Amino acid sequence: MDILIEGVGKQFEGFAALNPIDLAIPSGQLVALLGPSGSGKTTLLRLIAGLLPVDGGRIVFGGRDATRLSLRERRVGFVFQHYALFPHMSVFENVAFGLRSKPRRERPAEPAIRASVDKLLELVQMAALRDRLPAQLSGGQRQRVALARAMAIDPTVLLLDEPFGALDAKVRVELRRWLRTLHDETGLTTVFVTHDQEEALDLADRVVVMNRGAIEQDDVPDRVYGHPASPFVFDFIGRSNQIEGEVRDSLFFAPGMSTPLAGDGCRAGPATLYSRPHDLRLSESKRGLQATVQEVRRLAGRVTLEATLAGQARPLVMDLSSHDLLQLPQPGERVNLSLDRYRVFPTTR
Ligand SMILES: Nc1ncnc2c1ncn2[C@@H]1O[C@H](COP(=O)(O)OP(=O)(O)OP(=O)(O)O)[C@@H](O)[C@H]1O
Repeated sequence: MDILIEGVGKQFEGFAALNPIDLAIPSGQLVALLGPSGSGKTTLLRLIAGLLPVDGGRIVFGGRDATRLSLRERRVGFVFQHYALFPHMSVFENVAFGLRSKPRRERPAEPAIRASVDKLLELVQMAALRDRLPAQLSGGQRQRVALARAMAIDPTVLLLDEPFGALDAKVRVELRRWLRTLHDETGLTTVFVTHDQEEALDLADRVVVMNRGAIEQDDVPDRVYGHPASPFVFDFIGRSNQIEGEVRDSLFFAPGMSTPLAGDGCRAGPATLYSRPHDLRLSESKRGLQATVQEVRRLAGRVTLEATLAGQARPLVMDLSSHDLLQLPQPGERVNLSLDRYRVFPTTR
C-alpha cells in the first residue's frame, strides 16, 4: 500500500522534532529513514504508525486519509529495536498473539490461526524452534519472531525501528540480507529506521536522509552516494574531502587552484568544494592541485594517502590505485593531484 505524507510535522514542548515534511512512499518499496541521532527518524515512523498525533498535515494510506486513525485501524506491523516478546509464551504463541487478540468478529477460527502462524514461521525460518521460549533464542532469532508477529495481522505496511540495532555486526549483516529476501517474497511496503548508512544503502530501494527534523534527500541509494544533494549528505554518507574557497564568475577559487563549477552551479561567495577520496588522483600534470604528502596508510586492503593543500585547514584523503602503488609517494614529498568529480556548495556556518 502506498503512503503519502503531506505537510506533517511534530513539536514537543515548542521544539520541532520534525518540521512539516512531504514524502511519498510507493507501494511495495523498502524505504530507509537514515540520519544521525535526534534527526527525527523515530518521530516520523511513529507518526506514520499512528503512535503519535500529528501537529498538522495529512497521512494517506492507499488513497484513504488515515491521519486520525489509530495504530490498529491503520493495521501497521511494528518492530522495535528491543521488541519485548512475551517471555512466558512460546515462539508459536507469540506469533499467534496478534491474531488471537483481534475483536471476536474479525478473529480467524483456530485452524486458520494455526495455518497462518505455521506459514509465517516457515517464512522467517523459525518453524523448527516453534516451541521455544524467547529466552532460549539468540537476538537475531528473536527479531525474526518479532517480524513474524508484526506480519501476522496482515499489515498494510511494516514499520521497523532499528530492528537490528542491538545485534552484533555479523548477525546484522546476515539479517539484513535475509530481510531483503523476505521483502522481495512478500512485497510488503516497509519503512525502517537506521543510523547505519551501510545498512540503508545496502538494503533499501529508497533512502530518505534526515537531518534536524528535515529531509535532506530522498533518492535511490546510488544517487544518495554518487550525487549528494547537500553538504550534509556529502559529509554524512561515505567519506568526503572539503576544500574551502569562493565562487566568482562561475569558477571555484582556492589558494593555488581554480576550477569550473560542476553540477547545478553555486552562487557567488564563500563556497566549499566536496569530493570523494576515490575521485582524487595523482597526476603527472603540473597544472593539478599542488599538495604535500602527510601520511600513507594501509587499512583493510586499501591504501590511502593524506596530503595537505596550502591554505587549507583539513588534509585531503585519497584512495590510491594499484598503478600509484608502483611509485608510492613518501611523506613530505610534493605531488600533483587532479579531481575527477566534485561539487561546490555555498559555505554554511
Ligand atoms: N516524547 C518526546 N518529548 C520531547 N522530545 C522528544 C520526544 N520524542 C523525541 N523528542 C526529541 O525529538 C528529536 C527527534 O527525536 P527522534 O527520536 O525522532 O530522533 P531519531 O532520529 O530517531 O534519533 P535516534 O537515532 O537517537 O533514535 C530529539 O531531539 C528528541 O530528543
